[in-house]
Formats: sequence, C-alpha cells, structure tokens
Amino acid sequence: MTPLVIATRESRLALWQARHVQGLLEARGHTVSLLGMTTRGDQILDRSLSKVGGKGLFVKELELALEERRADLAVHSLKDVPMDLPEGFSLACVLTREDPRDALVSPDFPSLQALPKGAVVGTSSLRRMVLLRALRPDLQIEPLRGNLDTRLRKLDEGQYAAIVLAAAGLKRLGLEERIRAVFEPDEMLPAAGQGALGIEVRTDRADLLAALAPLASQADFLATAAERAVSRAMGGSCSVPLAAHARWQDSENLRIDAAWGDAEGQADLLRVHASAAVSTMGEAQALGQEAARALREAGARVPG
Ligand SMILES: NCc1[nH]cc(CCC(=O)O)c1CC(=O)O
Repeated sequence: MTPLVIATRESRLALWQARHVQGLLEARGHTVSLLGMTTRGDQILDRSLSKVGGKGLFVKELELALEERRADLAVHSLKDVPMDLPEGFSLACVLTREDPRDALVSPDFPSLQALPKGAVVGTSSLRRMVLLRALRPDLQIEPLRGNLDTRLRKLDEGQYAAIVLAAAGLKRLGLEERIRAVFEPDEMLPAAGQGALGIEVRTDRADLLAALAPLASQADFLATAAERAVSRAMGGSCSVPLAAHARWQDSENLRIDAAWGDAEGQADLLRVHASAAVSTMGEAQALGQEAARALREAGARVPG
C-alpha cells in the first residue's frame, strides 16, 4: 500500500485529531505520516473569527497541500468545515462522533446556575453567546479567542468566572477533569457538526475511499449532513448565531433541533425541530432544509 500523508494544523487539538486518524489507518496496515502547517485562522488570534472570514480560514492551507499533492488527507473538526467545499474537494467520510455537547469550565463554580449575578463568562461563539443569554440574561459575556490551551490559561489567570467550550475538544486533549458541567442539547443546542471529525480529500482521489471506508460512521455522517444542511440553508457562517443538532430516535428516524438568534440578540431565540425516516444523504439534507424552512417561517432572517 502506498504511504499516506495527512495535512494538519499544528494546534494540540488538530495534531491529536490527525494522530487519531493516523492510528486508525496504521491499525489497518497503512503507513501514515503527518504534514504540519499553520493556517491563517491560527495566526489571527486577536479578533473574533466571525469578523475575519470565518471557517474557511482553518482549511485553505490544508487544501493547498492536497491540491499540490503534498498530502492525501486533511482531518478537520467538522464544525470548522465550510458548508460548501471548493471545487475539486470532498468530504470522504465522517468518523464516529465524540460528545457533541458544550461544557462549562470554571475554577470556582460547579454549574451555570451557581455563577453569581453579573459574572463574566468567556466565549467567542455567537451561538453560545445567544444561548447563554437566554439561560442567564444577567451574565456578562466577554469574547474569548485562542486555541484550547490559551482559553484555559485566560480562565486560570482570572479574566473570567467561567468559560464555555466544546466537551469534545477537552476530552480529546485529556482535559475532561476540567469540565464542571455539560449542557444538555435542549439547554444549549450544539453547533452543526460539533464533536465530529471529517476527512477531506481531492474529489479525484477515488483510490483513497477504500482505505477510509472502515473509519466512517454512516449514522454520524447522516446526522451531521442534516445539521450542515440547516447551516447551508441559513446562509451558514459564524456571523450568524445558529445551532443544529440531530439525534437518532431509533435506527431509522432522525430528529433535528435547530435554534437561531439575532446577532444583536434583540429578537427572541427561535427553536424548531423536525423528524423523518432517514437512510440516504438526500433524506438527511431534506430534513435539515425542513428545519431551516421552519426557522424562517418563525421569523429568522437569512443574510444576503
Ligand atoms: N471552533 C473551534 C473548535 N473547533 C472544534 C473544536 C473542538 C470540538 C469539536 O470537535 O467540535 C473547537 C473548540 C470549541 O469549540 O470549544
């Protein structure tokens, strides 16, 4: 078998994810090496991502490596992958999803409810900001950027009473013990794709599909496809506070919940859900589109 190269960002989380895929492939007899690179998203640390160009910032350099055949695969947090990949690139598979929930990390307080009135909570995600505001309108929500270690350091330096992060990233880095509380999806609905890893390839690399097939979770592929269809239909970018989370009710029926909030936080938070029997990508996307339609009928505005 020809050796495979995985292009990866060099944050601790990205490297963990790339090594995870490397391990899965090596266990099946492949020889796999990593090609580390810094992306623009990693370089811009002082501004909120929603203001500087969003998700694409983390994937462009990796795609260039695939384009130039310096690498065969790129491993991404699915949450950071744009809804529409550039011409010539495809999502080859989605791996079994880690915990999709958001988590509260705080040195002093065991839960959101335990935070004192007006406490400073750090997050830079508009989705988390709007959902937090719905749960605890009195809190003071402040921007928080940087990779996981940077965010935890800022918390430990005392800049925030608590921060909210994806549970999946903390668990992957062995930082699970820092989680004080997890938010159930009905309380704080996760972002589309949260907790899932996706593997991107050049569309013309059909030769890789056999190697990747054993890593794929069809159930999570369909669930995240429905979630991503909501984002796409709503003009998906991180400048819109949008949540979409799909759960299997049984082996055939998928339920999707979606929430939309006004970026300025003025309008009430809108929440909708829809269910359907899903066994194909098309059915998963149709379910997501139905949820997006329900959000618009309830008053959500789509930019552009
Ligand atoms: N937006 C950054 C990002 N992209 C992926 C994860 C880790 C969790 C995941 O795989 O969804 C995180 C950190 C976070 O949101 O706290």
